[in-house]
Amino acid sequence: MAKKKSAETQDDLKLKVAQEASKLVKDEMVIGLGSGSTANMFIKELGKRIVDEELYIYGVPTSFDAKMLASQCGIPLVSLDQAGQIDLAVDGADEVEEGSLSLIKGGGGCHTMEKVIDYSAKEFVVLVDESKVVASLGENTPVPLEVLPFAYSTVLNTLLEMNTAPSIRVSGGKMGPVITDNGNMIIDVFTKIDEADVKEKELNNIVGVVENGIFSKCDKVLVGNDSKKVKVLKK
Ligand SMILES: O=C(CO)[C@H](O)[C@H](O)COP(=O)(O)O
Repeated sequence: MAKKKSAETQDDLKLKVAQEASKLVKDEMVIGLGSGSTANMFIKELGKRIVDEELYIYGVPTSFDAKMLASQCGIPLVSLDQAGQIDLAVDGADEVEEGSLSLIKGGGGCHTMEKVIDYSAKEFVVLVDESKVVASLGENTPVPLEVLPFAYSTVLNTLLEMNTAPSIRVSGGKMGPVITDNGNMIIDVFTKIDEADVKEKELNNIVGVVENGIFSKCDKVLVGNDSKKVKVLKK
């Protein structure tokens, strides 16, 4: 009797897409380095390629954590203003809508820097395991808003007027709110998302919101699942 194939863990699937994404990197490229556990695996794979193949590339990190890891992995870094054109940005996501390829990001509170870097890249590629792919965005995952601390109460009031139930993100360990790499707070909000680009603009229109975690555009999503080949979603 054929042996039943053992299911791959979520980390196996993340590693599979990270390895596949690292093959997209060519010599002399400037790469946007995403944040989160999946993007971390990509950064490590890229570090190995730099050593093995003597690749000459620069990374532009999307968070303090990405910067620290990339440095440890030997990836030369450059700031966004010095980078010029970013050739390829590779990042994770919390949810991907299968049809539109719109995303929710910001589980790690880094979505503002991620969006600036990911949107400015010539190509923006997203890495997820199959559990993140959904039919309809935002039903199970709240949208994070990065908010100026000074304005948190007015933003909360506006969100309540929009009939949502916002919550200030707190950290597990320390008392008080999570503070982003930019010194701001995060408010998470469940909200109905009919058209991602419309909702993305609507949430950014709230005075005091720096950026929200809806990404209405990306070029390609690599999905890790149990099959040998990584699934590629393109519009
Ligand atoms: O947007 C992000 C951080 O702000 C991450 O990319 C997102 O939360 C996915 O993380 P992970 O790969 O750990 O599941």
